Amino acid sequence: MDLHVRYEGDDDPEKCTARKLARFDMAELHRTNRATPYGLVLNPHADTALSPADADHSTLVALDCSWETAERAMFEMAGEHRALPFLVAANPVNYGKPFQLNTAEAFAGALCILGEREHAEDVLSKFRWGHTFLELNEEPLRRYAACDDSAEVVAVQQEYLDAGADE
Ligand SMILES: C[S@@+](CC[C@H](N)C(=O)[O-])C[C@H]1O[C@@H](n2cnc3c(N)ncnc32)[C@H](O)[C@@H]1O
Repeated sequence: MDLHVRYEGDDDPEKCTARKLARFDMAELHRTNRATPYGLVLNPHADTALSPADADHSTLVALDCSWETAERAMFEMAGEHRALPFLVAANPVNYGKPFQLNTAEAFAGALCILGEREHAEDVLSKFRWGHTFLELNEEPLRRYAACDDSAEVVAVQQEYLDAGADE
């Protein structure tokens, strides 16, 4: 799976995970929507959850911008837009927050769901908190990756949301 980033550049460049992945030639940055290739777009506002049924794509796209500007209207890239199901951030900025992953975590979570676990581990190996992301999300990632389609992923996700509501 090729990793591409629509790079907005409005977040702290020192902490930007997309820039780091690009430095290691693990992702390509694009400054405009036109330049961004068509593919599976990781969009937290999308109506459809990512599932193993999307594994026929070869291009994964994230939008790297700050969470302050990551509104629905920002995700204008052409492609098949997918939301990641319930997963918890492990990075120091948003540790423990569900759904609000940084770009490297979003790529890694997506790759696991799409059956590319080794590629996910490679991505996370560049970050000192990377292994924690897999530890925190081990069970949901395994269960999502075993689903057939988006509806099944949403049903599994609901179990985690219900468990959280009971706490
Ligand atoms: C808002 S940016 C923040 C990036 C941060 N500045 C960094 O250095 O990684 C994170 C991107 O990861 C993807 N992403 C994060 N959480 C997601 C989710 N729950 N569903 C789909 N995509 C998600 C989206 O492409 C989103 O725009």
